[in-house]
Amino acid sequence: MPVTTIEQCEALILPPEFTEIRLTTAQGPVYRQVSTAAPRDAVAEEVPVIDISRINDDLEIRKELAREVAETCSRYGFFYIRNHGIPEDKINAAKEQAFNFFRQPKELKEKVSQQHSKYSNGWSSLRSRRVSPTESADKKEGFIWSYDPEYDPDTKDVDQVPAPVANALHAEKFIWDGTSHLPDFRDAILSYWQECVTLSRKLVRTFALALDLPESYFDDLVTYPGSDGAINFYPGVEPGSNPGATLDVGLGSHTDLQCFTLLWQDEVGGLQLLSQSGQWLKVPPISGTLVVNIGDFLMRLTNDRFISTVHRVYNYSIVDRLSMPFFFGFNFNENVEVLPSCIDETHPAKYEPISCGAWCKRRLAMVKL
Ligand SMILES: O=C(O)CCC(=O)C(=O)O
Ligand SMILES: [Fe+2]
Repeated sequence: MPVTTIEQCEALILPPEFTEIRLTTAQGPVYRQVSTAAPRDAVAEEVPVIDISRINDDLEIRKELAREVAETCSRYGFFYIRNHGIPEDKINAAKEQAFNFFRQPKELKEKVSQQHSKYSNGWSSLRSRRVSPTESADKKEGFIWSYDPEYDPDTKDVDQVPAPVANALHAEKFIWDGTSHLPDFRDAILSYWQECVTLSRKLVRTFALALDLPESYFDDLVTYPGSDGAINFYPGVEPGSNPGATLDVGLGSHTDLQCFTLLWQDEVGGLQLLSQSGQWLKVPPISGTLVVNIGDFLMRLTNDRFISTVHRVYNYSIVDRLSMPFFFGFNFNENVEVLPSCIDETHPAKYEPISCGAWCKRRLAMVKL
């Protein structure tokens, strides 16, 4: 066919505009072709805003909400939730304390370094981690903590935690002891975290409906749920510098591990998701919302019906960026098989049963390879 348009000429003379990235997954490395074009904004059909005030409404209305969730989860598994019920003042208090923590001298943060942890709880310093092996080290500081029944908003007698549950817990106290010089840090951070646990226990019921299961289907699996909280600090670029091709990634391309993530992000922006065709789409902050995205464990349980989408963060701004993700999963000790509503004669289960704890362990072991 003769070349007649500028686009066709360019297609012949320009180098391919795709590059390959390697992702770490629990199943081993996965390779994806990604566009080198500048990311564009995601449109509402791709990452919708869903009003979840209906979560407390009648069953028929809850089912309608679940249908909207199901639809978006089989596309990108990324959506915003509005009217999520977490009070603004709790978010602001946690945000303020997070900044207080990160803006301390290094020596103080080192007291709670991840290097003292058995399970990656605590502080990770700038560029100490590289989530994506084919991208730069992460230009990010983080602080992460695990589910602890002592702080469960659904009060628990910590002496009565069943042994199989207790053996699978990853909570460590040194991160709170080592931050006790910041008087309001622990309370503000955990109070936000408790809101996330409560909201997730409600949302998991919407997910059950969305998967054509009884609403209470997952209730017994979230009594001591995987509930890792984190705060992420992405320093801004130097004023006057050219944030060009050499800009370090804030958090390299990855998928989340557990069932779903609730992400609060400040107004700076920088989150991007990878579309099926390999384009980066910006997921900009929308005031009053949280971002929800599906993780690998839920994708597996749904026989790949709900999608765990690759995402990354770049902070192109001169302003520091803060985000607070919360990673929700099932009780770490509980073996879970592919959901009955996601299999039939022509679509048998693709995966063996596994517990959320074993799944996370498998993935973390891959990082060290
Ligand atoms: O900071 C963000 O916006 C995203 C964080 C994230 O993807 C993660 O911590 O897994
Ligand atoms: Fe993530």
